[in-house]
Amino acid sequence: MWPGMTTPLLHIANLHKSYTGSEGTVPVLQGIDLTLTAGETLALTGESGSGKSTLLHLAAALDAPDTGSIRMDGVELAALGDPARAALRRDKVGLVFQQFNLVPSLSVAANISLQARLAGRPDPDLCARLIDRLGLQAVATRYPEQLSGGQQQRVAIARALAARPALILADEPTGNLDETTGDTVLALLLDLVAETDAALLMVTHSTRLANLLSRRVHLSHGQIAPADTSV
Ligand SMILES: Nc1ncnc2c1ncn2[C@@H]1O[C@H](COP(=O)(O)OP(=O)(O)OP(=O)(O)O)[C@@H](O)[C@H]1O
Repeated sequence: MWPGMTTPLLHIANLHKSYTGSEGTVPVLQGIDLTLTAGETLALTGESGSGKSTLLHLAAALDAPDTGSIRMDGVELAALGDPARAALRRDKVGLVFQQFNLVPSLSVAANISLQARLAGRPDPDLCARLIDRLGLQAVATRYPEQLSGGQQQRVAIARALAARPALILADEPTGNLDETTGDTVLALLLDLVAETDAALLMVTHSTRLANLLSRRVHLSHGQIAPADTSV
């Protein structure tokens, strides 16, 4: 680091992760280096099973690597205990994962405002704007089980954005939406990332969507390389 350089929001160095099961130990990530700074939007592509979700879970401090370093806003995750990791996630990270993990006993509106309240940044105006722009007005008083998959996905996106996180980790955040709705939702996500100077790491299978982000990398054979955008 030199003077004037900002601390990366996410700095991953030489990350290794393997899973051990009945077939023995299978290496998934084999030396990943990745840096994400404020205002950057990074698309992560890779074949099914290449380890994209594994990398996102590690970056979210939901799982621990075998070796290597993950620093979030300068803080080494391995140095933190579980409560400190949870606090860091609550304060800095917005998650949109494939399991939406909405709270079944809370309405759509309450789900959306929950993380912002827990992070000490309640913002009813922003919640109302997100409900409006994500087209959720008609279902705001419903409960998660009364929603379609696409509606649940939009609630998960609104919830992640409502706390104005510095870092958004999103696993195919528009995967359950039709192309037009997906494009609208991604445009909103990118708008809000720019507006709040956040950073976005987004897994996608779509080269078209990846090309809308500021940078692209591809995960293959456990390693990251700049993505070939010509495909
Ligand atoms: N908890 C686990 N235990 C054992 N193996 C796992 C576990 N989680 C993932 N894997 C294996 O690790 C590899 C990478 O999985 P991961 O879900 O990260 O891939 P992915 O690139 O996100 O795939 P997809 O695009 O299909 O969602 C796969 O071979 C998967 O079977």
